[in-house]
Amino acid sequence: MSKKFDLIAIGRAAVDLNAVEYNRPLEETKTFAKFVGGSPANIAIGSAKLGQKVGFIGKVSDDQLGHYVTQYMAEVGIDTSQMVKDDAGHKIGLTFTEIISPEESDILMYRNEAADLYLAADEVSKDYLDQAQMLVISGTGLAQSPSREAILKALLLAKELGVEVIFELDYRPYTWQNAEETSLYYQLVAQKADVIIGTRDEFDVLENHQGNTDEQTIATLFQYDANLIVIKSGVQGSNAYTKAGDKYHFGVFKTKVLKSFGAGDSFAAGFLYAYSHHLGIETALKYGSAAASIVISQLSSSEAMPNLAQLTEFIQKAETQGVH
Ligand SMILES: Nc1ncnc2c1ncn2[C@@H]1O[C@H](COP(=O)(O)OP(=O)(O)O)[C@@H](O)[C@H]1O
Ligand SMILES: O=C(O)C[C@@H](O)[C@H](O)C(=O)COP(=O)(O)O
Repeated sequence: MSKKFDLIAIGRAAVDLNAVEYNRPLEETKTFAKFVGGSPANIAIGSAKLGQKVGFIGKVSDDQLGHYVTQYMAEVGIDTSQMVKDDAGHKIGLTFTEIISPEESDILMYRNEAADLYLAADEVSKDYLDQAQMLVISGTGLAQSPSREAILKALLLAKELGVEVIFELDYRPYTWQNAEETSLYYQLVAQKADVIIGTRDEFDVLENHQGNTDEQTIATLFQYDANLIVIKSGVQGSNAYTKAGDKYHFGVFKTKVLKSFGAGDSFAAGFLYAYSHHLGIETALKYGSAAASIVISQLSSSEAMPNLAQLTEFIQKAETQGVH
């Protein structure tokens, strides 16, 4: 029976302030454009734009920026009924971006006491999660309590309810205390997740070890609940591994890169669209790569997310021209 939501994402919804002036360091950037940001919010927005039915569980500031984020997410079709306003004055997270060159872009996050980290376990509803096909957990929400407990509660409820758990590693160093703690919580969730998506570097963080091959990583993680593991390697593309032993690879769609951030979130949205519509793993990697290619050629990570027609047209055109 089809559920109300194809996916519910949990974690941070925040604000990106993206440098409008390119090819210069942040010190010399004067003008910024405001967009909704936060990895799980970006994935939710990308998914909604592709036509998925999406819900979001999170906490935002009770001020103009919090209202802006909630309103934007509602406008793209996301159910925002479980986006709680922080009543203790915590402010929404901010991310400034710096575009030094297409090869070199960076982000600077302001996340001290960010509202999303104050989502509490009693703000996660079992009835709400029961309406989802998939739960998308982003790793950064595990960095601090009470958001950590809220996400662990959502994870346990999803397991109990038979909701498929997607773990997007989304590692951001800023709010974590040390490597041991990060690895511990990442492993805890990875052992229960059905699908794990991350970059090679993020899997190194999960393992608290550098230098493992993908084969070593999947051999360990497939001992637990995961059926599918996706390991992304930037311009080298992405690999997907199944518990049954299949391996899939997809390269990238070459594009005029404006900035590199936004690639991961758009990849996740494209991948999950194809995955949840049973289009096959190879197509899921292709949709992820195409969405990433579209987003990294534009300024934002959220507004730039393609709709389904744009995504499929992009793929068709790229395949006709042989640019991947
Ligand atoms: N320079 C690029 N050109 C085209 N596609 C890219 C490029 N960099 C990344 N991608 C696509 O985005 C995906 C995610 O990028 P990656 O950098 O690995 O993740 P993250 O943004 O999470 O660090 C890649 O698997 C690839 O499909
Ligand atoms: O996740 C954040 O809080 C910042 C994002 O909104 C920002 O756009 C970004 O860094 C996205 O990068 P990605 O995870 O590589 O897609």
